[in-house]
Amino acid sequence: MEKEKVAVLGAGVIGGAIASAISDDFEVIATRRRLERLSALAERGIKVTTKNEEAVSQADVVIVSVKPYQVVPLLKSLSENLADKLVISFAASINIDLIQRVIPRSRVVRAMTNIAVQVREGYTVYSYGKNVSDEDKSVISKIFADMGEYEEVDERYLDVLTAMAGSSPAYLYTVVEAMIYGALHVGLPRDLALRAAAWSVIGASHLLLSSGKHPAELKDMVVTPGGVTIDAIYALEDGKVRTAFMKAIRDASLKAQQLAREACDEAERQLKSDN
Ligand SMILES: NC(=O)C1=CN([C@@H]2O[C@H](COP(=O)(O)OP(=O)(O)OC[C@H]3O[C@@H](n4cnc5c(N)ncnc54)[C@H](OP(=O)(O)O)[C@@H]3O)[C@@H](O)[C@H]2O)C=CC1
Ligand SMILES: O=C(O)[C@@H]1CCC=N1
Repeated sequence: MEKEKVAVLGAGVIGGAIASAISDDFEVIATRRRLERLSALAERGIKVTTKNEEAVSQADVVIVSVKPYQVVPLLKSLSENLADKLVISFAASINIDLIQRVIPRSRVVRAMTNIAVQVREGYTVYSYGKNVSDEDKSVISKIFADMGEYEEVDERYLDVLTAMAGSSPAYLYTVVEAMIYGALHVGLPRDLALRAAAWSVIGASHLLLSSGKHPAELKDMVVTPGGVTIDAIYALEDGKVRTAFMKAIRDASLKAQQLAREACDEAERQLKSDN
């Protein structure tokens, strides 16, 4: 059977990871302005070009993974080429309504994922715009399955989920980095410290998902009275680590919402100046 064709416009960090993740199951054509930075994808057998029109004209599905402020100008410049295509945007804060206003003849999906797509273990959340067909939905599921775990959500949660799912790897790397430095402080070799922290994150995550237990209950199971763990928990509480994380998620969510408002205002200005 012939493979569906997917164009990835803006194959940078996340677009490049998506292009690679889906390249066994789909015929992918990836774009960015600096062609030389597409060589790793080309070596994987992915078609590469700087010409967005050319990529779109060959594609059944178009993935948009440019920076949020670049989405509206890019879609506007391609609106004719994108008519009747399925368009999946991974840009933070750019809502379906805005995209649909710029490309009214396209079917639109808004999604958020994370960097773990690079190892096909991302977590992708998404919402459908109007007119997305059952046939589209099955292609979309196939794309997202290649990238890792995925689930459909109400669009009103996508900004908060950007802070929770899209950005989370950065918070976890901060925690892991700090743990490694703690271990270095008491003399553990670097590589052993890294493996201990990383495998603990993976194991703890699998247990959390498979046990169905609340994280507080699992934490309690680790804390031996008068043992080792309680000294670490005491130090973390003294450092207000839970307050810091709660503030981090709240602030990142508010930022995603603020960027969404600014994108809408800017698009409004542009659309008015066009008329
Ligand atoms: N980084 C992450 O972990 C995640 C990012 N996102 C979202 O993904 C999007 C991209 O982020 P990220 O990958 O980090 O950023 P990058 O800067 O790595 O990627 C953006 C890419 O867009 C390309 N680009 C810019 N303008 C054009 C154009 N006109 N035509 C074709 N390509 C173009 C740039 O390449 P060049 O300069 O060569 O043109 C660049 O490769 C953002 O909207 C972000 O919100 C979503 C989930 C996670
Ligand atoms: O920092 C950002 O805005 C993007 C969205 C999620 C991850 N990176």
